[in-house]
Formats: sequence, structure tokens, C-alpha cells
Amino acid sequence: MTNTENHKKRAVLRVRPGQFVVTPAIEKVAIRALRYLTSGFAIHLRGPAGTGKTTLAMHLANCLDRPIMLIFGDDEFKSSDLIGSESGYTHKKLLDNYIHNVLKVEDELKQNWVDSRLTLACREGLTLVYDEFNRSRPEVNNVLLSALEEKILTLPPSSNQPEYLHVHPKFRAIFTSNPEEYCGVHSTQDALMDRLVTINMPEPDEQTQIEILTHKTGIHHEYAQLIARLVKAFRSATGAEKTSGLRSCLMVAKVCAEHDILVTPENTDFREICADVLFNRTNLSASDATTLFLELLNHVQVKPVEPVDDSDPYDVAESEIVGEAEPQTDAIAEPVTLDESLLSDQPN
Ligand SMILES: Nc1ncnc2c1ncn2[C@@H]1O[C@H](COP(=O)(O)OP(=O)(O)OP(=O)(O)O)[C@@H](O)[C@H]1O
Repeated sequence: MTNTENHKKRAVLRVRPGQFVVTPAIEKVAIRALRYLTSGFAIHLRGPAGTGKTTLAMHLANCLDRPIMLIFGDDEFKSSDLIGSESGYTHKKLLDNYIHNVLKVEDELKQNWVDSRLTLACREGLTLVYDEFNRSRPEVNNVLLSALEEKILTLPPSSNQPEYLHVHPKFRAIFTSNPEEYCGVHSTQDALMDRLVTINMPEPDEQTQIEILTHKTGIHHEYAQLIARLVKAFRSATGAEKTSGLRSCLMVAKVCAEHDILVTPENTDFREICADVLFNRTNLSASDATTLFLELLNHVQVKPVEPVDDSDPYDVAESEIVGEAEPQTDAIAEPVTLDESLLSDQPN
């Protein structure tokens, strides 16, 4: 089997339809980012944890209409994890005894080269999503410098392939990163940053958070609003700006929606869920956090709940928003095999 045939058996990702929520704020960032990508530049989405960087990166990659290669930054990465390495041997032995008193032996041992994800993406013109790239050590990411600027990827000497790979014109790269003060994150090298267009992703606005909550959990709009406001108020009061509150909101909303828990300040079950999700994300003692939380519960303002029909609000929202044919899953993408149809020249 040739190298190219081997590549066609590799897995890439395809974004699941209907998982991405678009609000005016998200659309604005997406349009900006797509402008750079379609002009051939790599982009970098930077922001605190849980602001939706990976989700947006996958959505942008999906808009480019090419198969997606996803890499997660890792402190243990070596360059070979990005570009590839020799893996295994092909052993060929030929015994030629055509003339009965002559035995000719040919013995050949060849190492097999296997592309890693970056090389495959550069070779086939895929869209690379390098999530949290600054969790990898900066020197490991050096291989990206020439791929992004000179459009040449340098490979180690090998008997099976040329040392220079011309990057496919449709190759695009989307990077995401957390701020440098995060634990386990390395400083980013200036040379790489100079090749990227960086877009800062702050905490999503309230409208975006509410839309995401209703879409992903099927929770009623007003309940989503109460959760978003309560989480925001609690986080601002405890100075937890290092991360976004969106994940906490999603946790509370999902549990309430799936267990039919009424989202009201008076409901003890709801209060307990909020406490479980929120309190351990602060440095406050349990009693201080409880006092603060109860105080905030009395002050959080929500739009008055409009009358809904008698049926369970969660059922109504779920069928309206998620759509009946859609499988309920949190995954934004699914693996598919890289084949010719995925690589055909589609318009970008
Ligand atoms: N536009 C969106 N549509 C649907 N879900 C979203 C959207 N934005 C964010 N989410 C959801 O919010 C959660 C956090 O998003 P995501 O994982 O993309 O954040 P992140 O910034 O990449 O976080 P981290 O830095 O920790 O990796 C996820 O559950 C994701 O599905």
C-alpha cells in the first residue's frame, strides 16, 4: 500500500450539524476570523477557559469545507508527534534458487514513515485545529514556523520520502490558547505569534450564554436567564474572572432540565445544584460562599416568566430547539475516514 493510500485510511473530524449556536456577537467574531482564514492566514483564538474558543474553532474549520484535523497541545509532545516518525519495518527477503547449485539471497529492511497530523494536514490541505497549542513546549511548535510562512514543512531525512513537503494551498490552521498565567501553559514564542492573527475571546455576553443554554439543554429561556445572571453575579462577587462562567451555567442548566428541577430562587434542589457547581470554584469558605449566594439570590433580577402552556416547559423547548432528528450528544465533531470525496475540490 502506498503512502497516499495509507493516508486515505486516516481518521479526520466532521462537525456535527446543529450543534453550534450563532448569536450576533458570535457571528461578528466568526466573520472576522473567516476573512483572515480565506485570505490564507492562520488565526489564533485566545481567552480564558470556557469562553467557546474550541467550539468556534471547529465551527470555523467546518465553514472552510475541508476535513478537520484536531490536535490538543501537550507538554509531553515531541516534534515527531506533530510531523511524524519512522514506525515499524518492512522486511523483504528474496531467495533465488533458479539455478539449482546457485542460491541468491536479497535481504531488504526498510523503515516505514508515518505522517503525524500536522504533516497529513499540510500534505492533503486539511484544516488544522491546534487546541491549546501553548500547552506544548514552544520549541516543539517551531516546525510550524516555515509551514505557515514559507509554506514548506521540513521532515527528517528518511529513505521513503523527500525532506521538504510543499504545503497544500488549502491548508489552514486555527490555534486556540489560554492566557499564559494558567497552570500548565507555556509562553508563546514571538515568531509564531507574529505569523498568526490573534482574536481575543472574552466571556460570552448574556444573550449568547442564554441561547447556548437553551439550545444545548432545552431549558426554558427565563430559567436560562436566571442561571446566567446568578452565576455571573456570584463569580463577580468572588473575583473568579480567570475562567468563564459558561461551563458552570451549562452544568446547572443540564441537571435542572434533565431532572425537571424548577429553576427558582426558592427551590432547595436548585440552590443545592448551584452550590455544588459554584462553591468549589472559589476560595471562600463554605459558610461565606453560602451567605453570599443567598444574598445574591434575593437580588438577581429576571424578566417575568411569560405564561407557558400547561405541558412541561423542558419538553417544549427541547423539541423546538434541538430538533427531533438530532441525536442528543455534547460532542461537536465525529471521526470519519479521510477519503477522496472529502478531499475533492470544494469551494471554500
Ligand atoms: N457557540 C456555541 N454553540 C454551542 N455551544 C457552545 C458555543 N460556545 C461554547 N459552547 C459550549 O460551551 C462550553 C465551553 O466551550 P469550549 O469548550 O469551546 O470553550 P473553550 O474556550 O475552548 O474552553 P477551554 O479553554 O477550557 O478549552 C462547551 O460545552 C461548548 O459546547
